[in-house]
Amino acid sequence: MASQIPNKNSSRPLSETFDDPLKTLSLESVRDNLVRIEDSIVFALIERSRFPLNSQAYDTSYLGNHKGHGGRSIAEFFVRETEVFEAKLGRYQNPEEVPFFADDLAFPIVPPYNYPQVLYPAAASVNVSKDIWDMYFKDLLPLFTSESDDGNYVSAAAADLVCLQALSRRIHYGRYVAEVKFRDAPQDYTPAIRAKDRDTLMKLLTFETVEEMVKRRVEKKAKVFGQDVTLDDKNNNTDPEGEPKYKVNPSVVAHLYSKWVMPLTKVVEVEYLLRRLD
Ligand SMILES: O=C(O)C(=O)C[C@]1(C(=O)O)C=C[C@@H](O)C=C1
Repeated sequence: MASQIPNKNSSRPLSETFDDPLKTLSLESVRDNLVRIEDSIVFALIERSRFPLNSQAYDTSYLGNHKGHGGRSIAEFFVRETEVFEAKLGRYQNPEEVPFFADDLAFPIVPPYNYPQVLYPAAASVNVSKDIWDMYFKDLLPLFTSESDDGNYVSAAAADLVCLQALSRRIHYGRYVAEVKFRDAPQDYTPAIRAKDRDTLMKLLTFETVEEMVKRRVEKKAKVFGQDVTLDDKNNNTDPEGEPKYKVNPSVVAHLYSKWVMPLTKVVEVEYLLRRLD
């Protein structure tokens, strides 16, 4: 097999790099990965926007109270069953993947893959899945879907799962960002970790100019990826002002990032750092 050449500009996820992860891990490489996951998030939102809200998919009484799924919505049932199945095939062997329902997971039937162990073990379990779940269904979904019903509940739930997995991957990647920041400047972080000083940790790891850039970039991605593409320039799908119509409102994507994605990533970073010296 050809040897892998370290490439600091690579945007491959860390778990797919075969180089010594401790050597190739840098703030630049983890940020590259965050940029790549933006594409997945924007495309996932666009796919989900093909369907209206379909609120029956989230109604916990819709499935009735049959054995095994009483009290669960179609969406929750779909996510739980998919996670069980994907766990069997090894998805959660990858430390970058965090399930929403860890209690129910089946043991993998596949041989273990030797994923690089980058995270500090005592901190690796930081998990904000419940916050992501609540934010997605209560706050985000109504912002980019129309409030109607076309009966495509399973298709909508399948699209929800793709959104949730991309958001979870992005937000929990904060553990890797925090690990890099700690390794780059342990002298800065250690006193605040020992003092359990969340506010100072939050200040240390925050880069407002980077956040502003991220917000502008995801808004632009929503514009670029979310336009109808036609060969006839005169026949573009535009609103009365001549502005292109986007599949997902770009300002909703910017809002998603500034209100939820980046704040939750920072919570993950702080919680990770607090356990980093355990
Ligand atoms: O790039 C970083 O340094 C991060 O910690 C990631 C991130 C983000 O979520 O995009 C979070 C905090 C920083 O203020 C800037 C950006």
